[in-house]
Amino acid sequence: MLPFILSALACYILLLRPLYDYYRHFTNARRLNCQKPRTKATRLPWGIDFVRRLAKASNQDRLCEEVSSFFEEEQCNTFQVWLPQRHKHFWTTEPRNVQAILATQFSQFELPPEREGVVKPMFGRGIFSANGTYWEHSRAMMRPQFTRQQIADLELEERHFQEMLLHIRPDKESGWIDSIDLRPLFFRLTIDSATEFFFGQSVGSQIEALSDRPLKETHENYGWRSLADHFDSGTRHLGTRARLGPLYWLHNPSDFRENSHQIRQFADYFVQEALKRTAMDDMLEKEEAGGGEEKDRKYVFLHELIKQTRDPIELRSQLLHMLLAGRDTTAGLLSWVFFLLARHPKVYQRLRATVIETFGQYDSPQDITFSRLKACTYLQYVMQETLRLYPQVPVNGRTATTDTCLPVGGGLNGTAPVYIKKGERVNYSVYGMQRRKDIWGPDADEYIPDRWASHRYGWEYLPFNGGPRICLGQQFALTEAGYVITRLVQMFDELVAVDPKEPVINQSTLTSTAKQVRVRLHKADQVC
Ligand code: HEM
Repeated sequence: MLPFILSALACYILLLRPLYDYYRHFTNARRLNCQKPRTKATRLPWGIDFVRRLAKASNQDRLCEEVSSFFEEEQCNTFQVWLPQRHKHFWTTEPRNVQAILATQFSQFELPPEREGVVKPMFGRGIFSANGTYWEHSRAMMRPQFTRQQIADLELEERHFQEMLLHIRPDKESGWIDSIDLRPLFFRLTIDSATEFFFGQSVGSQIEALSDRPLKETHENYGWRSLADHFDSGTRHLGTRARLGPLYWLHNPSDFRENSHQIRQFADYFVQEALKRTAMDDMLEKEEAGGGEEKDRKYVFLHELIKQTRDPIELRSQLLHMLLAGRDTTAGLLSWVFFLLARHPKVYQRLRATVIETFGQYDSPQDITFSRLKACTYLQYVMQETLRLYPQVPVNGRTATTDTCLPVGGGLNGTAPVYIKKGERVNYSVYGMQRRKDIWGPDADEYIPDRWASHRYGWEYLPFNGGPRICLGQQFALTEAGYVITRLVQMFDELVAVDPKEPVINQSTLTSTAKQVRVRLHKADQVC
């Protein structure tokens, strides 16, 4: 009897089940009028050469360009490729497909399951990697923290901007700085401001990086060292883990473990401090029988979050996810803005004229506020155009949670729907979509902020993602970046690339940034 049952089971698993699945998918696809998209031919079995090309390009900081070249080779905007274990991946630059997976068919797609495993050792479980009800819970908890009032603290920005200026020292006679790489300065500025905003205490990386200053006075009871370096090294390792896909666990070197430990220790310290403070407040409030007045304290994200949960692990993880989502992205935007402005002197001069007219000279700034930055049209165009050419999340993906279809990409001319089976992956290249010549015109690869005067964008422009998982920090990022751009542009009347012919290197870890931003700067005469 047993042999019979075993052979029946084997027959079902090996033959009947695949046949039944094949039939089910075939009829589903026909019912939905789906057709196959182009298939990327691979030379080696299981798409090994395709995966190898991606890995090589990623190691050489050419990932975005390589992905775009796949679309060019196939001469289409959606294709499929067979990968190991007969897994099929779809790639698309179709706005309608991206809109479907992020918005109109939101419930049928989710973040690739491995994302949680990739970031967990360093950041724990939080909004940036969660799916389903835990994501809904996280989003509901975070969203109220992004009101205009809370993200518009420009005093905080000015303090960190001033600390950044300690590294920018023009020659007293000529007013010139002959060569400076702005990129590390922006990365330090954004970790300093983000840690202050989220935890109430900046890691002080600009001061720590000054060779002629004593090490930063750290918090009275806890002295951290090189937190920004741990964060940078850790996110580089996360990039490597992310590129390994489901095999992310293979990359877990000891320095990554140390980076994770240091970052978690930093967060734990401030979470514990905040919990103690809240417990003390509760006690005082009881003693005063509810008659105590609300204390006038500066806004700290962590202190607000405590009103919603007092679980120290959840607080730590959610805050670190915020740091992950918000720090490198904003620094990347600033880096690309100055990389591009240094190669487009006319744009720089026009931006400077606009900034001076709107916000005055560096020494006597007038009313730089959240709403006035937002209303400064040319400044917004400059940022929008930068985000179009160099989005910080250039390639992204979702996994189907059910059998479904994409609206377009199938058939010979790519207009038919495409059938997607549960578990299959759809990757979308925002970088490629935002440079499509049939959408943006023949000058799509050029940096022309003025194109925004006449362009109203839809799903073809997606630097902050869209749908229910749209970036929570969009306004926060644009305010911070807009402020820093304004202050630098007020201060320097000339900005030139050290080597205008230097090739563009788009470095990707978890996010994308210019590998370096080597510029010459001239301090404006009016600035003391
Ligand atoms: C130029 C700066 C920024 C860019 C280009 C950017 C872009 C993005 C993108 C593309 C996503 C979607 C990721 C995905 O679903 O796979 C995202 C999500 C997110 N971003 Fe941003 N971001 C920026 C700054 C920030 C800042 C400053 C914060 C916080 C202060 C932030 C918080 C978040 C959060 C919490 C999510 C997850 C939202 C969710 O899944 O519900 N971002 N961002």
